[in-house]
Amino acid sequence: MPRYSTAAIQQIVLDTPIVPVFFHADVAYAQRILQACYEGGLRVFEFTNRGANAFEVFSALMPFVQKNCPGMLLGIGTIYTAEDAERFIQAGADFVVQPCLTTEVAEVCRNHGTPWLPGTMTVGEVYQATKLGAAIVKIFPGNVVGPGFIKSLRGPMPTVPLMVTGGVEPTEESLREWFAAGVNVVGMGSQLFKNVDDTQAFSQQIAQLLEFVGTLKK
Ligand SMILES: O=C(O)C(=O)C[C@H](O)[C@H](O)COP(=O)(O)O
Repeated sequence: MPRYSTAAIQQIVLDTPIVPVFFHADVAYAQRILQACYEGGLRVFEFTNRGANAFEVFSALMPFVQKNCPGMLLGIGTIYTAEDAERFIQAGADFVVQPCLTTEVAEVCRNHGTPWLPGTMTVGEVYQATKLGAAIVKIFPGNVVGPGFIKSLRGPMPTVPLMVTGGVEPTEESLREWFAAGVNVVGMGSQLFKNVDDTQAFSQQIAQLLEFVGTLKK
C-alpha cells in the first residue's frame, strides 16, 4: 500500500515545488543532506538510482524519513526497468521518476498505485505520458529544451502538471524564467548540491528559494 495517494502527492509536490535530485553512496551523508532539505522546508526528495548500492542506501533512507522527517515524500529517480520500479516500490518509494518514458514502468506504478513521473522532451511524449497516467510529467533535459518549449507547450496543453529538471539553476533569475514559462515544479540536482558543507547555510538557501517561488505563484 502506498503511504500517500497520487492526489496527495501531487498536492505536496505542487505546494513545495522544488524537488531535490540527489545520490550519494554513503548513508550517513545522504541522511544529513535529506535532513537539511527538510529543515529548509522541502517536503519532496528524489534519491536517484545511480550507484551500485543505491538500493541499500534508499532502503536505509526510508525509515530515517519516517522517523525524522514527517510529511516528507521520498521517491526514487533514474528508473528504467520494471524490475527496478518493483523493488524500489517494495522498499517504500513514494513515487517513481524516470529520465525517459517506458511503458513497463508505467504499468508497475499503476499496479501499485504509486505516482509515476516519466521524463519527456517532445509533445508526443508528454501526450503519451498523460495518457499512461503520469502524476506529473517531467520535461528533461530542461537546459536543452529551454523555457521556450514550455511556453509553447502551454498553448495546446494548459493544464498538464509539468516538472522541469536537468541544468536548472537555483537562482531567482532561473526560477522566475521557468515558472513564468509555465512549469509547476522544478527539479534540481548538481546545481543545487554544489555547496553543502555547511548544512545550516544550505537549509537557509533552500528556505529562501522556496519563499521566492511562493511569491512567483501568487
Ligand atoms: O534520472 C532521473 O530520473 C532524473 O530525475 C534526472 C535528473 O532530473 C537530472 O539528472 C538532474 O539534473 P541536474 O539538475 O542537471 O543535475
